[in-house]
Amino acid sequence: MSKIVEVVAGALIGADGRFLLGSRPEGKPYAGYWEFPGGKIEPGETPYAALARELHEEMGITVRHATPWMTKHFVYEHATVFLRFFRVWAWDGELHAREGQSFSWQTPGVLSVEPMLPANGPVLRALAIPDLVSITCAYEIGADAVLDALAASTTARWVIVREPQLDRDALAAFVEQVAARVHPKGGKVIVNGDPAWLAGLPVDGVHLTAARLAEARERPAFDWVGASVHSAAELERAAELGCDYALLGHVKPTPTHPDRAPLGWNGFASLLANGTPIPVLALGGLGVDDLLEARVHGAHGIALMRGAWR
Ligand SMILES: Nc1nc2c([nH]c(=O)n2[C@H]2C[C@H](O)[C@@H](COP(=O)(O)OP(=O)(O)OP(=O)(O)O)O2)c(=O)[nH]1
Ligand SMILES: [Mg+2]
Repeated sequence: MSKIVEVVAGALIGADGRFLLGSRPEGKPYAGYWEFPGGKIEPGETPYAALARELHEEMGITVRHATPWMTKHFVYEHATVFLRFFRVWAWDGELHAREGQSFSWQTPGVLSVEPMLPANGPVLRALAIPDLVSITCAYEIGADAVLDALAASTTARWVIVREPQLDRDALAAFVEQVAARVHPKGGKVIVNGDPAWLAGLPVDGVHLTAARLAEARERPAFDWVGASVHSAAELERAAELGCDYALLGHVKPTPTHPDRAPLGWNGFASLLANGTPIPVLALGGLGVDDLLEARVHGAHGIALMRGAWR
């Protein structure tokens, strides 16, 4: 087996939510392809230090806040690489193309430049997933509380419908009502349920419970597929199946799982210690205020259940 080249790369996230790509300079493999600025980790360097050094060398900026995000193992003709992607939230200095590269700010979900380095597909897809996702709990607070909150909301929300108490017809009716409030604002509706029940409904995706994930032989045919995971092995399975994201929890105590001990942030981060090829959202007993802490521990974002409707 050839040596694995360890690489770091950073997605700068602008205040407007756009992210930065750079073009690869002449003389390097895949010259002219678009990439996230970054490069090889030097011996003895931590990934974070390598990121800060590369972004300073290539673009003249000083990284102030960056958080670990996703990883990707990829075999190129020129090298086998292990990529660690970060999101860079704050930096000092203006962008300078110190290697003669071009820069382009891009809107998540609508790429306007090409070609992209082939390893980067999952990262581009992840950028389209918001860092706050809402999970319904009409069974606890009532359908009206959920539907009224969605009607009042002005943002494009991603909503996971999770109503295990509903039979097929009642679930279908509730999904229609959720979609009528979410879709006009550009949000997405993902249903935690039997994929076979969702045919013909206005849904953007399906969310698999850990049990359905274990049984699934192939990726269900929806635009977006997610899964709930509780271990590194389940996370690996979700990635293998081709899931777009995973929810990992529960991080803090939650009435949903009174019987099981929470992971805590350190437990959460330790399950991501070997990296994750799909974005992971933290779940369980969390509120909006937990987002920064979640990112520092490797989360793409957080999934809110009760916290989404307060
Ligand atoms: N920087 C970066 N590299 C990526 C991305 N995606 C991807 O597959 N790669 C691969 C391409 C290369 O094989 C490797 C990065 O190596 P590089 O040649 O850019 O490394 P470097 O900046 O340290 O350059 P050099 O000093 O060795 O010339 O990782 C990405 O988004 N950003
Ligand atoms: Mg580079």
